[in-house]
Amino acid sequence: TKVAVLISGTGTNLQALIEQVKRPSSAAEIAVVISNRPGVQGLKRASLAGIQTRVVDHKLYGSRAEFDGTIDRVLEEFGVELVCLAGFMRILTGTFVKKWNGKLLNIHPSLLPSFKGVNAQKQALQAGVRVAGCTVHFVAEEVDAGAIIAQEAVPVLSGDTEESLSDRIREAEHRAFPAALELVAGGAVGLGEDGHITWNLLL
Ligand SMILES: Nc1nc2ccc(CNc3ccc(C(=O)NCCCC(=O)O)cc3)cc2c(=O)[nH]1
Repeated sequence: TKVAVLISGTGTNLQALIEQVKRPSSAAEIAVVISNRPGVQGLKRASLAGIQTRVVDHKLYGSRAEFDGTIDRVLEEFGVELVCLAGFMRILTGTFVKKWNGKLLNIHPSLLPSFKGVNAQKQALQAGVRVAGCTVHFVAEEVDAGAIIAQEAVPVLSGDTEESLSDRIREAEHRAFPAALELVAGGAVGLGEDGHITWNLLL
């Protein structure tokens, strides 16, 4: 399965996906890495791994629709079948999400539906929860509300700061995202017509 990874920065989750698809058992290959910002470290990670990269700089587009349309053209150019958002920080339009419905995966640093939006780890600390974690979900038009594919929990430890908790959650992300990608790329998990997760238990 041909996969595109969309990034905006360092791409630590991209690195985890690069390592995963290298394994002989993987059902996926990364055809292209697309960044909405030039010169970010994630682009260097992709190049080092021999993966083609494209920059689609959102600042150069007059509208979200034109920006998303260019992303869509790059995905079609590379024959992409699945898209992973790995720290991609632009909200995607409904038109784009509808076209790629069931083929768009995102990793979020909380146990959704808790703590949606930005600074989820800080929200968890401020809420005083004792368990935090990450969620891989299909992207829906409503932000951080898509059907859940995989989650991994981590403990919140006494003395945790936003940084120490974020580091612990990030380690979980690097396990959960590759695992979720394999489930979807291998056809074990899909998005049903009703917007719920479907499992192909015969696999
Ligand atoms: N429609 C749809 N698109 C998304 C795009 C990215 C992400 C990744 N997680 C994200 C969640 C939130 C944001 C956010 O609020 N950023 C500040 C505003 C940036 C902007 O103006 O674009 C970005 C990415 C998730 C979604 C999603 O759940 N649904």
